[in-house]
Order: sequence, then structure tokens, then C-alpha cells
Amino acid sequence: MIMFRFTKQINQNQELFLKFQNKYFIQDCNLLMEDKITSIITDDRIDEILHLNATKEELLVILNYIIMDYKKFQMTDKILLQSQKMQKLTLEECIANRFVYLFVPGVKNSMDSNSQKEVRYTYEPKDGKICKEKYRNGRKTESTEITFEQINKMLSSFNQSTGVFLSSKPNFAESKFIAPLLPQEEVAKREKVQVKGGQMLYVQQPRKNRPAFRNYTAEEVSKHNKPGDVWTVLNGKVYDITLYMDYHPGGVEKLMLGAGKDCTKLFNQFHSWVNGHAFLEQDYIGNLKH
Ligand code: HEM
Repeated sequence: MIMFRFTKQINQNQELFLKFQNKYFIQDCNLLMEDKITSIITDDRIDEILHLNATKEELLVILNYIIMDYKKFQMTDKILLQSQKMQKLTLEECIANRFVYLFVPGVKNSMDSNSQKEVRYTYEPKDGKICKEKYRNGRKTESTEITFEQINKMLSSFNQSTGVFLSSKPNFAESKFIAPLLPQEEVAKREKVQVKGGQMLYVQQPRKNRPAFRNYTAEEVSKHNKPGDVWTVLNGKVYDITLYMDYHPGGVEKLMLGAGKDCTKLFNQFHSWVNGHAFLEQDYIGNLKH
């Protein structure tokens, strides 16, 4: 089991110092083992790459993806990869050297690398795709498959200097139907609200007056934009999210921003890692007509 392990120190300049060290560990005790898992431990979460069958290229893409996600989450581009001797390294060199430091200046020191992280992600390359799973307090909450192509696309549209996806820029020509993005400060807050009940309760709700499954125009969708009758479009699919309103961890107010609109960009601005369809499958009422 290989652990790429970030541990953290604070230097004199109060900079967060994540040490990414490819040593051979058994999780939580420093013993040698076989190549199995690449773990990346940061402040808020632990990322594990199950890379028994992964090529170097796949490992590189996954690491890139995690670092991008971390930049996005921390709203920073200030992550530096350095060698033991403080020389700047590329990610490729890091993988080859199997020893690298990650610097994230200006982030508060809150990590205890041994403590149980609330959020854990695992990545497993399988048949040309990556199976990404999310666990919250040990319980699996999401499972998504991402292709390498999708990741490469995301990486190329990721604006390294602002931590924002370039493709998320509002297009004013279509802005009437596309829910507008929110300022970065708002995204950084990431407040969760108290929801009515769990996903199970939402799934079990009786569904009445469900419209027929068909293709809808943007205009038709836009009429369903009031509390008690809310539709939205996510990745070309139309959902009646009236019932979901009370179960959205980000709250009703945020969800209403996508009411009667295409919320895909807004959705990705806040949580591109969430598999929206998995949550809303029951309220999938059709596709958007182009
Ligand atoms: C329409 C489909 C949507 C679904 C199925 C959905 C689902 C979710 C889920 C599952 C979470 C918890 C995420 C986690 O624990 O990592 C979440 C959180 C959140 N969502 Fe949404 N969401 C939707 C739309 C939106 C939109 C349009 C916004 C726009 C402003 C938004 C804003 C938020 C915020 C602020 C949080 C809390 C912070 C966070 O967990 O990052 N969501 N949503």
C-alpha cells in the first residue's frame, strides 16, 4: 500500500505546509507494504486512489483532478509543488520522484493528519473510467463514474489563476434561461442548512400530478418558477424539484435561483462533484428541447 501522505507544518511565515511524501505505510502506522493505495490527506478530507492497476498516466490525471478540486474548494491557486530541496516541480516530476511538498500559503492550520476526516473520496480507475466514491463519516453517500476525457476537459477549462471554471462564465446571450452565477465569496461560504429529513424521506414522498415524460422547451420550463411549482434543468434533463426543495442541503433559497432555469452552471459552481441525477432521478420529467 503506497501512501501519498500530506502532513502539515507551519513555517515562520505562517504558511500551511502540506508534505506529500510517497513512503510506504500501512494506514496510520508507518510500516512498509505493497503498492495499493495513494492517499492524499488535507485539511478537510482524505482522498484515496486505489491504483493497483493504474498506469502512471492515470495516476497523473487523478492527482491533477484532486489538486484542481482542492484549489476550487479552497478558492486558491496558491498551491506549489516543490521537491525536498525546495525546487519547483511539475506534477509529472512529482510522480517520478515520488516525493513532493505541497504549499498552500495563507490557509489556516486546522489539520491533524491522524484525525478521522469527515469526508473521504476514493478513486479507482476501471475500464478507462474513474469510479469516484464519496463517504461521509464512513458512510457511502455518492458514487460517480468519470471518464478521463471528462477530467481532461475540466482541467483544460479550469482557470488556474482564479480557481473558477472558465466554462462557468455566464453567457449573456442565454442568460435569461441560464441561472446566473454567484460571487466567489458566496461560493466560498458553503453554508449547509437544516433539511427536513434525509434522502430516504425525500425518495418516499408520494408524487401526485406528475407531468408526462417528454421534451420541454426552455419557455415551458421557465413557467415553473414559483414555490410549490419548481422545475429546473440540469445537464439537459428537466426535473420537477418542487418536492426536493425541503431536502436540499444548500437550502431552498439557493435552489430557487435555478427555478425555471438551467441551473447546470450554478450547480457546478457549488458542487460539481455531486451526482445531481442520482438525487433527482424520481423527479426526472423529460429532456430539454433544443
Ligand atoms: C438542482 C439540483 C441540485 C441538487 C440535486 C443539489 C444537491 C446538493 C447536495 C447533495 C448537496 C450536499 C453536498 C455535499 O455534501 O457535498 C448540496 C449542497 C449545496 N448546494 Fe446543492 N443541489 C442542487 C442545486 C443547487 C443550486 C442550483 C445551488 C445554487 C446556488 C446549490 C447550492 C448548494 C449549496 C450552497 C450547498 C451547501 C454547501 C456545500 O455542500 O457545498 N445547489 N446540494
